[in-house]
Amino acid sequence: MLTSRKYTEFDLIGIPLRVIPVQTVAAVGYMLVDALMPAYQTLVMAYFINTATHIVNGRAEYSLIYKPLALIMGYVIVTHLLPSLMQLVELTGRNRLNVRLKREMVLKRAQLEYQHIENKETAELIHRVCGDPVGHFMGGFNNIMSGLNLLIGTASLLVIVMSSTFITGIVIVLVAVPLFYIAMKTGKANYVLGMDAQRIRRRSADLAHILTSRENAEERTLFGYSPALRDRYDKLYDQTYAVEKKIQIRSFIHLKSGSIIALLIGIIIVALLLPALHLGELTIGLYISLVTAIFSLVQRMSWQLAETMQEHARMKEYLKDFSAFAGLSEKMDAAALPMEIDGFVFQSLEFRQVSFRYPDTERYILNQCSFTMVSGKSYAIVGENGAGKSTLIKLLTGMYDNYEGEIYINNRNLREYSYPELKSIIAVVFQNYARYALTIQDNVRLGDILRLDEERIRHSISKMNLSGMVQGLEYGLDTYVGKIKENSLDLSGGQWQRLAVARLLYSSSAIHIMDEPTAALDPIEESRLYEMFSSIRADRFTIYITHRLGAARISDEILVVRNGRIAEQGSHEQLLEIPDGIYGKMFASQKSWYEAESMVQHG
Ligand SMILES: Nc1ncnc2c1ncn2[C@@H]1O[C@H](COP(=O)(O)OP(=O)(O)OP(=O)(O)O)[C@@H](O)[C@H]1O
Repeated sequence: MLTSRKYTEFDLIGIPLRVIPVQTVAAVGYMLVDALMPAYQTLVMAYFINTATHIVNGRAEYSLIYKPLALIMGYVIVTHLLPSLMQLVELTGRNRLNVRLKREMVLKRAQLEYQHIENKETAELIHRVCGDPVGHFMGGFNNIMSGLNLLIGTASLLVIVMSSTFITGIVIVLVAVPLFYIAMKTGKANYVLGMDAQRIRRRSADLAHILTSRENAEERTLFGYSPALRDRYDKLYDQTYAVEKKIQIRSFIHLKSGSIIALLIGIIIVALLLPALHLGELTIGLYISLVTAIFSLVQRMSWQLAETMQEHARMKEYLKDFSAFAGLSEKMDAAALPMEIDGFVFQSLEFRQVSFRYPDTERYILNQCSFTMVSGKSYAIVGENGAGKSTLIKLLTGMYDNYEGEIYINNRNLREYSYPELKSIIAVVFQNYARYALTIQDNVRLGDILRLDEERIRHSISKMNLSGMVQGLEYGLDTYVGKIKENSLDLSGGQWQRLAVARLLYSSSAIHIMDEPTAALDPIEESRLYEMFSSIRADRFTIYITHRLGAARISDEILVVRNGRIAEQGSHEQLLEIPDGIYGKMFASQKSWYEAESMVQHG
């Protein structure tokens, strides 16, 4: 259903028709019946009034009133029963459409190229489009239906007027055209203002989140920033209020002026129809019911047209966004499971003259970057903030492939590896590793989704020194972690990090990468982690990205990233020997920091 193409208003009907055909046909049928109701009511009322007049004048039998009465009853039943019935039908349809649209959109999101997730504009686009797709599609569909309803309702009344007095029909059309134009303009203008209000509202919602969320509670108390932010929040709130007030005043003026125009049109029509009544072209019954129907129709037009046009403008914007979302480039097999590869043994990894800049940016983050890593050794990549360390990993894991130069794993070009292959070869704990609000077991298990091995899960947990914590829990490994569930366990930063590393241990990938794996760990836990990784070095190739040079020190080789390339490479001792070397300086500054710290501690 979700293909890369331009989506138009036709899709607002086409997509529901395909996904929920019964409900869609029922809604169209109901719209037609409802649209013809004013004309039906007019004719039936005319019939009733004329019959009643004849009876009163003694020109007809009493029994003749039953037929028009029955027809009026029919009208009342239909107009009262059908809407409630349709609400039920819409509800079932909405649920099915929701499930289908969400499923398609989740799939699309999973297949997107990684750059769209990181890019601010596309990330916002995704957020806008995926927020409430069914609300937009159903809203758009209903809006088309109510527009058509108004159009058919008006046309059918005009047919009745014109069949008696043609000229009056023409005059009504002429008067309705400018009214339609004004409504269209007001609708669009309101939409633009509404967008402004929405932008401001989003900013104030972000601030409200900072001011109220659980995760910011500690810093909020410590830094005491609430009053300052509250001022900003209040200002934004005032701005939103001002824009919304403007919209309301505008709508009010429009509504009132629309009602006055409607009243004038009504009076004109009454006047225009009088000669026809006088000449006998119109019966008194038809005259009265026509005037009533036209009054209510013009009245309805005066507010509904503007609303319909406003919704239409909103829908067009959404469809533009939706088309852009559907057209976002996908990565082949992005959503595929890791491939089962038997017997892959890591031998070497090589970056050869790799240059890279992020899409739509000018600056090269990696610039002719070359290095080689071989099995049997452990490596640390160090460098200042923003040097490009994490970027190296993004290229290696296939998240970006628009780089220049070549990358080889086991002397095979990275571009020849399929994405599922790479997923199975490389496992990463990212700097901003995920904190899954799932059970402890599931948090670990996600590291190797192809296999469920409880014994290995327990082993990984114990390697990360989490067994003690698990044993003390009522539900053990099945305990939920995070803040979402009422009885779930809220972990500390270090415990979360250890859980993320346990996930990595559980994975059976041959290459393990840890981006700042110890940032949240205490020194004892940190050195224990490195010891543990040294002991499993034989069957796993491990790369650490770290700022803690104490940790880099225990790696066999250290690569120092600067200006987009490897500025120094060698063992800790070799790098310290480089006169005026970058690593040497970094280590010296950290060493003195450690020394200062230990002096303070020892008094
Ligand atoms: N998606 C992106 N789009 C544009 N620029 C980006 C993107 N991601 C990162 N950058 C930029 O690339 C540069 C390198 O970032 P990277 O995360 O690789 O650095 P790092 O060495 O890992 O830094 P740190 O030690 O702070 O984690 C930074 O200047 C960053 O602003």
